[in-house]
This record gives sequence, C-alpha cells and structure tokens, in this order.
Amino acid sequence: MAVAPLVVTIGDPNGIGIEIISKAWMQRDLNNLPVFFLLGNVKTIEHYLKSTGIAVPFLEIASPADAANVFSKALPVLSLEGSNSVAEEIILSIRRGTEYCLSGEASALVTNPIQKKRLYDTGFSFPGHTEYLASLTGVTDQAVMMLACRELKVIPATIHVPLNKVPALLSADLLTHVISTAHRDLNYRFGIANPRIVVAGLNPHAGEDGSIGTEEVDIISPAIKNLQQSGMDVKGPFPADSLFHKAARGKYDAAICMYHDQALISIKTIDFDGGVNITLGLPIIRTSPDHGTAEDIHGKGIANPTSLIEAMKIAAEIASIAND
Ligand SMILES: NC(=O)C1=CN([C@@H]2O[C@H](COP(=O)(O)OP(=O)(O)OC[C@H]3O[C@@H](n4cnc5c(N)ncnc54)[C@H](O)[C@@H]3O)[C@@H](O)[C@H]2O)C=CC1
Ligand SMILES: NCC(=O)COP(=O)(O)O
Repeated sequence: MAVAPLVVTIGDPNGIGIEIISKAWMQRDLNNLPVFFLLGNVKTIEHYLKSTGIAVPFLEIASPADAANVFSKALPVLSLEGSNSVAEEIILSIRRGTEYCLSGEASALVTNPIQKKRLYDTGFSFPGHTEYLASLTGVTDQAVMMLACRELKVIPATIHVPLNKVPALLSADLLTHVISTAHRDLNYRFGIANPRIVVAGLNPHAGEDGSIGTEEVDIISPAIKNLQQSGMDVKGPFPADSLFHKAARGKYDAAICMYHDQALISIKTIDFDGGVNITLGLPIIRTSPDHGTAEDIHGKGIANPTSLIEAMKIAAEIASIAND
C-alpha cells in the first residue's frame, strides 16, 4: 500500500513558513524527503511567493492522495477555502491537517510556526499547537512537548506559563503523567526498548537537600520513586546546570525539565538548526521545526529550512515505526 503523504500546515504567513517549505521541496531529493503537501489558501501562498520573489512551482491538488502524483514536478498545495482572516486560515489549516491524520489520508502532521499572540488576540484559547492538538484529538490529559535533535531529547513538564507560576503548577501527579507519557512514546514511537530518563531539579543544585527550595524533596523525588517502583528507568532530580554537557547527555535517552526555557535553551544551543518539536501523547504524529515565525527575516530569502526538513524526516521515521 502507498504511504500516505505528510501534511504541512501553512503557519503564520507573516513569518518564514512558506519560504522554508518551498526550500524543503526544492531540496527534496538531496534530503530524500517523503511526499508532502502544503495546506493553506492558494491565494495566500501565491501572494507570499510573488511578494517575496521565491520561485517555486506549485500545483493545486484536490485531495491528499493526489500529492504523490505532482510531488516530483511541483510543491503540492491543497487549498483551504472558508476562512475570513489570516488567523482563521492558520487555525483551519491545523484543524484540517489533524483530520487528515486521524482519517489516515496523511501519515503525519508537520506544523509551520504560528505567532501565538496574533492568534490569542483573535480569541484562540490554547497556548500553542500542543494543547490545541490534544483538544482536537480528544486527549484530555496535558499534552506533552518534546524537543529533539540527534544528540538530545528534552521534555518540559510545564510549557507556556509565566515563570512565577511554575512552582505552583508542579505536582507529583503532573510529573508522573509527563514522565509516563514520555516513557511510553519513546518506546513505541521511537523504538527505544527501555528508555533511560533523567529528571532535572527546579532549584539551583536541585535544592541542595531542601536548603535552596523544597520542590525536589516534596514533589520531584516522590514522583520519581513511584515511577521507579513501577519498573521505569527514571533517575533524579539532578542539578539542571550539569545535565546537558556532552558526557552527561550520553547517559540518558531523554531529560525531563521543569519549565520551558530549562528544556529549550539546552537544545537550541546544541542544535538550533536541527532541533525538532514533537508532541507526545497524541493519537497522531505531529512534528514541527524548533524555531518560531522569524518575522524579522520575512521575505529576505535567508531562512534556513533545516529544522523543517528534520521535522519531516523524524515524522516519516516515526510513521514507519508505527507501520511496522
Ligand atoms: N511551533 C511554533 O509555532 C513556534 C512559534 N513560536 C512563535 O514565533 C514567534 C517568534 O518567536 P522568537 O522567540 O522570536 O523565535 P524565532 O525562532 O522566531 O526567532 C529567533 C531568531 O532566530 C532566527 N531564526 C529563526 N528561525 C530561523 C530560520 N529557520 N532560519 C534563519 N533564522 C532563523 C530569527 O530570525 C530570530 O533572529 C513568537 O510569536 C512565538 O510564539 C516560537 C517557537 C515555536
Ligand atoms: N517554544 C516552543 C513553542 O512555542 C512551540 O509550541 P507549540 O505551538 O508547538 O505548542
């Protein structure tokens, strides 16, 4: 049976999404990319390409199944009608793309970056794709974000929340859920038989035995002990400042972090171009570049497509494991 294509959302057209997918299509053979198509309003795409001078041929397709027929000649575009604003088009692209994955017409969802505040201002009530996709796919627990590059996988337990709210949001239940979800997906999505998971502390020196903060003693250690008793290879809490250097990275498969920047700074420092965002705990496969909309370079022709290309490669790898 033919493998279903990847569906790529339009993301925010004020950013670099259309530029990087155009470049990814142009480099499809070099990178041995699977068939993919772009889901967005064809007029938006035409306008973007004309105004930025990007010369990529594209062809409109009527359904995901047509993508394979045109992929060698042009970037397949499935046009989205029915949106009255850019924000509606961005959200509709994510929703329709998810539906194609749920129905099996697409093998995985690869999302282009969205400018979150622009969507919040129109009433979008989810912090980002991660939570929106959980809602669209009927997942009621917190969705789990993982950032991965070839050398490191990191998982923030709390995501898009103000830093001063993090301590109150941390609980043994939340950590148990995040670590169990990570353990399960590392196993069945990534084929890691018995994932080795480490957990960072929240405070300097992982709290120095309760002298520099008590979250490690009260919340993080009890969660780890529980998971160890159920047979998982989970260790910590470790001081976060010495968890990400080369030798430390070699000792685990994934690191659970307590908040967004603790996780993302490490990966974006190690491999900004090759980092990929993967949502765990969903019934569909979803990946994304690790970077944002990069509006400061919109239309300049200098956007690097590597992270999107890596997101496509990882989506295809996970889809092939799921099909085994
Ligand atoms: N998955 C998603 O939808 C994500 C969305 N965002 C959104 O993106 C917006 C901008 O976020 P920032 O923090 O400024 O991060 P950013 O990643 O958009 O930009 C940070 C810096 O990196 C550069 N950069 C990013 N990607 C690049 C690429 N492919 N090639 C060359 N240079 C690149 C930018 O030009 C900028 O100087 C925010 O509104 C945020 O919400 C941020 C991260 C992920
Ligand atoms: N900083 C990562 C990020 O913003 C991605 O969020 P999401 O839209 O994938 O939930």
